[in-house]
Amino acid sequence: AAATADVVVIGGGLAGLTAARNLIAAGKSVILLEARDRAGGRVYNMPIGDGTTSEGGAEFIGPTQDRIAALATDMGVATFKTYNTGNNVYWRNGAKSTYAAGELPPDPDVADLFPALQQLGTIAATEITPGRPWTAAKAEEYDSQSFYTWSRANTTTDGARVLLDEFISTSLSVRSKDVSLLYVLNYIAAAGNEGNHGTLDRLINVAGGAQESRFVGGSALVPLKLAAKLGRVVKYSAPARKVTVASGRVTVVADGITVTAKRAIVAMSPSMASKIDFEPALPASRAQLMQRYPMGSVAKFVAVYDTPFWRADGLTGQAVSDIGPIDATFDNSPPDASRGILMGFVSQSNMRKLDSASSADFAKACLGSFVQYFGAKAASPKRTAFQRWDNELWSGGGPVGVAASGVLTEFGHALAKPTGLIHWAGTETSDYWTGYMDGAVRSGERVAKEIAAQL
Ligand SMILES: Cc1cc2nc3c(=O)[nH]c(=O)nc-3n(C[C@H](O)[C@H](O)[C@H](O)COP(=O)(O)OP(=O)(O)OC[C@H]3O[C@@H](n4cnc5c(N)ncnc54)[C@H](O)[C@@H]3O)c2cc1C
Repeated sequence: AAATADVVVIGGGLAGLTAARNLIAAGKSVILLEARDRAGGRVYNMPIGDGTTSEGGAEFIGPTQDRIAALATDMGVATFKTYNTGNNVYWRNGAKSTYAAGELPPDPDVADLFPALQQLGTIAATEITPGRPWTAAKAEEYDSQSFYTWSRANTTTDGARVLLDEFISTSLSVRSKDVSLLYVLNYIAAAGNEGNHGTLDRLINVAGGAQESRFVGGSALVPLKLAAKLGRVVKYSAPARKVTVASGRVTVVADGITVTAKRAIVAMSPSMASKIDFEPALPASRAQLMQRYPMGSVAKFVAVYDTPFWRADGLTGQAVSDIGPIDATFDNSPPDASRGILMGFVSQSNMRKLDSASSADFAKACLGSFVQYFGAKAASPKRTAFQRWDNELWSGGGPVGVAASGVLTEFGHALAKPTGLIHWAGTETSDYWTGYMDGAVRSGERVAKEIAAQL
């Protein structure tokens, strides 16, 4: 089929859906092409085998994430607080201890960690402009180091280093050597909004931070309801293969449909965008940026129990660990706690170790982590489920694209800059809450404004 519209949007995650919604509100005609047979992208309500779902991708929302909050309100999706009462589990060197939620883990080396965290927070707050880290006076210095080299130079103890690596693993699902210090500083600076500069606490905390709340019915209700409102604007199972710009028009060839429009929006991570053919070739800075922005490696695993038994044991359901396969956990039970659901992240090297594991072996290995952290009661769930994002053709990993040393200072400027008739969205392009649902929504709002001002 052939179709025309003012704007063709490629990608039906929160970024693309938001762009489509706002352009339609501005009186423009839109067609949105989505590769999958569902909307939401990295936001997904994963079936757990009993007719219900649990968040398989993005889940949490917190303070200053105003744009996803406003969208959820518009879609009639309510939030509730993440379960956060009691103690967290800390697994280190083969031993388990517990500590109060909101505190740092009880590692003897934690005294060495604290100044490093403070230093990160101070640099992010005073030297980094969110979304433009390459403009910092010391941008070259920060971008020439991986987070690993910085953390080794600024701590002396194993415990502090393990916890700094865990900070990177739980927030970005990469190893600390895979990511530039400048990228991490920007990630911290971006954990805020126009009126509140980002902070490390807001990034990593449950209470008062990005993990504070969840969505009733699962986060995916937000994109699913928005997609339903957009109706026939959204074409599913329509991966875009080729984008051609000629004679002042942009034509997108997708499976089953070809759309010609005045502008195109590519609303996905840079590395997914690099799978599309562009004709003529994109400007080199954009094309090479897309070669240099890999996704993290991540899966989410859940186990479903009759009750959240860990609550009765005085535990939050949160664990942090120096081993895998699961190195961080949360209580994913529904708001009425009618069942107990434990959720665990498999990240970075732990994913690679399980790359070729069968589904049964993957689940078995993950459940083993739960038993270590929460005891024998964790051994017999009613059911388990997982989502391996690295194996998803249209995500390629998660939660976000990251930049290694040298990338942001040379190519960062190309992240959000339009190239002719093609505009770029996706959480990776957002000034605030890049990497999060909020950043995706903000990026969709931004491109819609850019284009509405031109058409
Ligand atoms: C395990 C995990 C946990 C996370 N936890 C959180 C969290 O707790 N809180 C939070 O705020 N964020 C979290 N995130 C991040 C969040 O999911 C993303 O920041 C956000 O959803 C990105 O939205 P997007 O629209 O930018 O990109 P995506 O959601 O990736 O959307 C891109 C869309 O484009 C489609 N697509 C790709 N290629 C093509 C093509 N060629 N043609 C057509 N369509 C194409 C894809 O199918 C997808 O639907 C998490 C992510 C993961 C994976």
